[in-house]
Amino acid sequence: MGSVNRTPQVVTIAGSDSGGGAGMQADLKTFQARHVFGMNIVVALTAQNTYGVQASLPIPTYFIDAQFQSLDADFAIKAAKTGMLADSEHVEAVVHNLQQVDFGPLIVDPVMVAKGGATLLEPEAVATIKSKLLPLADVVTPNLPEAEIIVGRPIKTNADTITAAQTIQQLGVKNVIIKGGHRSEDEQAADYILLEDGSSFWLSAPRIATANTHGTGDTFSACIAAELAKGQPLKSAIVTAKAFLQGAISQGIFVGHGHGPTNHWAKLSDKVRMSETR
Ligand SMILES: Nc1ncnc2c1ncn2[C@@H]1O[C@H](COP(=O)(O)OP(=O)(O)O)[C@@H](O)[C@H]1O
Ligand SMILES: Cc1ncc(COP(=O)(O)OP(=O)(O)O)c(N)n1
Repeated sequence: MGSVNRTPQVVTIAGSDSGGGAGMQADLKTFQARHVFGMNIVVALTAQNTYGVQASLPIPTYFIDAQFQSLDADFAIKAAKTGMLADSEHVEAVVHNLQQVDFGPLIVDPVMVAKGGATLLEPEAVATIKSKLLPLADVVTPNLPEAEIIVGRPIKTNADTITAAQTIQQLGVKNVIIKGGHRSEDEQAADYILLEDGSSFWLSAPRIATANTHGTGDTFSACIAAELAKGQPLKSAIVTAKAFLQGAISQGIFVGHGHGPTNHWAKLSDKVRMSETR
């Protein structure tokens, strides 16, 4: 059945957001919007809405194994991303399974704490992510607080961001993107990208004044995975992801009563700028 596997196929290995704005739901909506076939391996369930996370439940690890085996037995997966991984036991289970399969380039979004403050990764699991998951990853996409936890020091300036990206790359991950969404005092939402060949650049777009940023990190990393699965080079996949996200935030939809989600139907924004320095 030679024609069966021509559609780019991508998997998210992540937590479920019952509210549909973040987690694997944001990933799957992104995959659909970017015209790739999306699949999911559930690591944890959350009871969540735009107010925050009310409860979470990691699933038994034998069932993570079962999901990996089901997908590996049938699909030709061309890229994978991770999101909420809950705790060290679940990170270990995902690492073990990733070592058994070839799902293409791996994007690790090291999700730790939801914007509302709920823990999505037990602190003890950070060491497991650093030592076991990052060496398998092609790209890691920490936000600023996550990058600070990974490197173990504050990141206040652009110079701190650059040094932190270099420190993270030394953990064994090829390409590092430190997202600047949390630097709310900046007029631009600027992300720093350090590539495998040592080149680097900043990717900026005007910061949008909105409460609707639920799931931004998930959507960004999912879009990179989708574009890589379609065969785009990494640098252009990252630029497309930034343009997709800028569109998704700026052309907002309004559901729920708290921090709402972004709009995965939005058009790509033309407001993204690349520069060597800031
Ligand atoms: N208010 C905003 N306006 C424009 N871009 C934003 C805004 N908030 C976040 N971003 C962008 O969204 C992406 C995700 O970043 P961030 O929100 O920091 O991730 P996370 O959801 O993991 O905390 C980055 O490209 C960041 O620059
Ligand atoms: C199940 C689940 N996974 C990840 C997140 C985090 O989403 P993120 O885009 O990093 O930020 P917030 O949506 O929390 O603002 C989540 N909330 N739930």
